[in-house]
Amino acid sequence: MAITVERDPLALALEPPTGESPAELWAREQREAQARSISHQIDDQIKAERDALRKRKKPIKVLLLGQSESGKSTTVKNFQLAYAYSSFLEERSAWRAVIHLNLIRSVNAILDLVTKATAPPPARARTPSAPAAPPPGLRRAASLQGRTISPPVPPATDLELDTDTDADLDADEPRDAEPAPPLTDAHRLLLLRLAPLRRVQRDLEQRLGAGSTEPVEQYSGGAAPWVRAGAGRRPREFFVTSRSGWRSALNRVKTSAVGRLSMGSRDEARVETASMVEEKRAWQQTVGSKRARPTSPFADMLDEGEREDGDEDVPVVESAAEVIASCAEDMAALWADASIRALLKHEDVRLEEGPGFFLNDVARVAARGYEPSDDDVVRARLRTMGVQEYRFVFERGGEAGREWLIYDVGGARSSRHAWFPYFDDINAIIFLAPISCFDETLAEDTNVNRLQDSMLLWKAVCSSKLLRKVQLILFLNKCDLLRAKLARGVRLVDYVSSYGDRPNDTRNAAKYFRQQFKELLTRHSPEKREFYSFLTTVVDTKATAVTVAAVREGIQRNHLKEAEFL
Ligand SMILES: Nc1nc2c(ncn2[C@@H]2O[C@H](COP(=O)(O)OP(=O)(O)OP(=O)(O)O)[C@@H](O)[C@H]2O)c(=O)[nH]1
Ligand SMILES: [Mg+2]
Repeated sequence: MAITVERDPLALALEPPTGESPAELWAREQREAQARSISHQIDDQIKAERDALRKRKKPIKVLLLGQSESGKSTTVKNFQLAYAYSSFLEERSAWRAVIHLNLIRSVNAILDLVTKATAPPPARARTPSAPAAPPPGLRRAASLQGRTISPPVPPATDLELDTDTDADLDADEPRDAEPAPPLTDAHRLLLLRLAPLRRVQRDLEQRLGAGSTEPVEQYSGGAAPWVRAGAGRRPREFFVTSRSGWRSALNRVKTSAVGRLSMGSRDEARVETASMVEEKRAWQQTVGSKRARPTSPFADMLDEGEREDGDEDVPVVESAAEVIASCAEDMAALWADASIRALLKHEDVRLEEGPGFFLNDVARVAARGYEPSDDDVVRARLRTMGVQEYRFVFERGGEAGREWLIYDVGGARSSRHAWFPYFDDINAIIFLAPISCFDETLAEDTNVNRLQDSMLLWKAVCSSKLLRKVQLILFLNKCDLLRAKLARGVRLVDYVSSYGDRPNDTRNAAKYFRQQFKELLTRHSPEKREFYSFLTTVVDTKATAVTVAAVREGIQRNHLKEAEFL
């Protein structure tokens, strides 16, 4: 019996009809080609939607950049206040030690001046000033770790920033010719009574780690170490300025190999040009490609496992608080004393314009049982070491559930090498430029004008090919200090000659700075991009809440737009 093999029904169905005329064949092929094209279109659309969804679900990553003391960490605190208040509250008490340290550093800075002023003339000639206790408010020259009181401030030149060279030093400004105010035995007595605060300062600095002191060493690297010109120099991997930060700093070095810089990982749609690759290669040759592990601002303080003397740490903070409380009245007397104020004026020291100034609140801050307020925490100064990551999940609004990662970096020149690996995968940069600092120099390089450093840094960020798609948002910060400075007669034109004969007021100065930063962005961005800028005083939490909300919305909108575009 013959076996019949049934034919595949699918093949049968797809078989061209028998007896098809050439015209029918042509029409059928047309139909099939059209169907295939529609099918591909649908596939592409599904893929695009999937990509867009993935992109929408990806956390939004924001990098805060700017020189040291520009207000980056203070901006993060504003984000926390607005969107993560419970985590802000969790940390609030821990800031007490930082605030105490900020307070007594101001006091010790005054004591240094009094010691100098009351020393017998021959000793004064040798100026054996106390080694520690850098007065954080000697503002004519940024933060004053280990610096002379009135160093010459290089001008910001004409803000002609085509080269990364340091400005020439001006001749020192003439010091107030008036004699120093007389100090009496009562002041010497205050010196004696407040002497225990020196020890407390050392203990707290040791306890809080490297971030609690400002850089003492001079650093001669450029403004933006990732730029090719700087690639030949080898920046230090980590810098430790405190006496006790070694162990935790070494541990951080050990654990820093997290998150490799991967080419093209930001998103597939982005093409890496030769110069971008070169930008990365220059960087990798210089410092390697590793991201430092993001840490908490209290990494030194809270990481008990890393410390040999962990058990003693709480008593150190508590006994410091006790000594501070017992010195409260004398500190208040010192700060209220007319001769002391006159001495500060004579020495051109403005503690109140410096970071972490709490002397006006001494009675409250030094009292037993003191608990920091939100504002205290915002004004407290703790230098950022390495890179700190903050996670926010927004609960309200159309973007509820969206995760944000905000990276806060250390801004000193010696820390900037840690920034670059974060350039690879971010949506926006908030760049902080303190515009009150046109007459100050960097703590880490007293030959460099702070305004000029900010502009060089901004220019480098704007020029980066890797960052060409990243949304840049500029905060022209410390407007309150700019206002105070101009109001007391400091003339902007003396430091920025291109300011010319414009009125020496905040409105015109801010407008001028905005224009200069905008020009740098327009001139140096690899692609056309919008200029977003805000005039800010980030210690003013009420005003900053409005700015932060606008920034959040802007970044979100941009992110969604990009997702749609995909
Ligand atoms: N008066 C005033 N002080 C400000 C302003 N912004 C920041 N500060 C203070 O300046 C100090 C430095 O601010 P931070 O936020 O720590 O600066 P940073 O940019 O994080 O500095 P690094 O961590 O060293 O890179 C803090 O004591 C702040 O309270 C401002 O707009 N006005
Ligand atoms: Mg910081």
